[in-house]
Amino acid sequence: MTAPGTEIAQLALSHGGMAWSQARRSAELAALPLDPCAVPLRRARGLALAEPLLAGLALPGFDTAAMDGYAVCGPGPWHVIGRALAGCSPSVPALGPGQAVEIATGAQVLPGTTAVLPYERAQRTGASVSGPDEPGRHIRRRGEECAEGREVLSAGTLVTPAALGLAASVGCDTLMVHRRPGVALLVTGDEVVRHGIPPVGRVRDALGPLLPGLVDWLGGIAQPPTYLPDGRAPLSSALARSRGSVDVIAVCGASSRGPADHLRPVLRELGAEVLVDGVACRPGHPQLLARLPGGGALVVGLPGNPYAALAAALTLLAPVLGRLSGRIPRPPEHGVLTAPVRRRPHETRLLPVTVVSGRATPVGHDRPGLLWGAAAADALAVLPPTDDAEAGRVELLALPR
Ligand SMILES: Nc1nc2c(c(=O)[nH]1)N[C@H]1C(S)=C(S)[C@@H](COP(=O)(O)OP(=O)(O)OC[C@H]3O[C@@H](n4cnc5c(N)ncnc54)[C@H](O)[C@@H]3O)O[C@H]1N2
Ligand code: MOO
Repeated sequence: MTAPGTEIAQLALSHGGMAWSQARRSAELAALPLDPCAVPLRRARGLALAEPLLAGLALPGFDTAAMDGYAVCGPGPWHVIGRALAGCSPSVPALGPGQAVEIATGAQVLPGTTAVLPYERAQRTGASVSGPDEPGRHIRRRGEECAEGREVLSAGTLVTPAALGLAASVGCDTLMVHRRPGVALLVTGDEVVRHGIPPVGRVRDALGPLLPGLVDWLGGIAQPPTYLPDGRAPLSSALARSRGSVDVIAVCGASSRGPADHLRPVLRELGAEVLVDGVACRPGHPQLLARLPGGGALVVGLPGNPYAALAAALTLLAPVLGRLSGRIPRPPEHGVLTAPVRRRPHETRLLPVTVVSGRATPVGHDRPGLLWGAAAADALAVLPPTDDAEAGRVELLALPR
């Protein structure tokens, strides 16, 4: 595992911020997976396994019937001597040649059973049953699907509902997982209004509603947003307050170079190490990543413009939270743009697209202050810098549904 910071130092800064792909890599390297802890299955969904999941028992755990019908011994016809139901002791201990019991799917097959004959293929007359003789048919043998001790999921796998069911099937009550990184959300700006129609000169907060769900989807757990007026002192004390209680602090707004944009000066005052100072992408170029002193929390600076903030969160916050929460990074997804799109000569463009069968169609409405396009999109297409308008294959960043 690379120590945080070592490779970052080798990553070059380009004019107008770090290249987009380097910025993502830097964000990934800035974090290490949080310590493992054991949690009960009911609380493990959405967390990443900190160690491989091993089968605590063979599957199936005993020789069992795969169909409802008759457990038979040898060639027919057979004399029906009893019943075997799932979870119950059978009414006879074993089968001898020419004998059968009625059996339910999931019941343990008796010693001597050579096949299970489904009802649909059986002819029953009184206590006699006949049908095809198919040795081994419809018996699931102990361990044939999974041997005891076998690794069924690797470390880093996201615990999905199916993974929880699998864990229970192999006898687990708790899982070793990485805890979710805690994220403080600091929403800055005197102009930001939290309810209703804002008066002229003010703007309705879009990021307080957007970020908790995004953080959850990215593997973190967000604290309720804290709203801060513009000014160095409120931001500085909010960062100082949050640093001990969370792993990541996302600051919304104040990321640019204006008179009310205090994030960079405050981080300097606090002695933070700036790891990414602007990214060569549109929207979202003023974003930043820093580490508070003393191995403290990571700070992700998101632009105030809401679509720019979303694009920045997928650029820097996503890899940070993915790494802290111990998730295995997924290989990038790709799609083919349905029409040529104008690119930018020195900056990666992040464009909202709908994706159908791998075909990516721009949805428009993608100005930095507007979330309309992103809200209608399935993904953001990543368009690397070039002078031309191009169609073709592009990387896609999925958006949370
Ligand atoms: N001289 C320069 N000015 C700006 C540059 C630049 O490079 N040089 N970059 C522009 C870009 S690009 C962006 S993005 C913004 C980033 O600004 P800040 O992060 O400092 O954010 P603010 O100035 O506070 O706000 C920008 C914009 O977004 C609105 N806003 C802020 N917070 C929210 C919120 N929670 N919900 C909805 N809307 C919000 C705010 O009212 C502004 O309209 O800087 C450019 N300027
Ligand atoms: O790049 Mo800004 O982040 O476009 O709005």
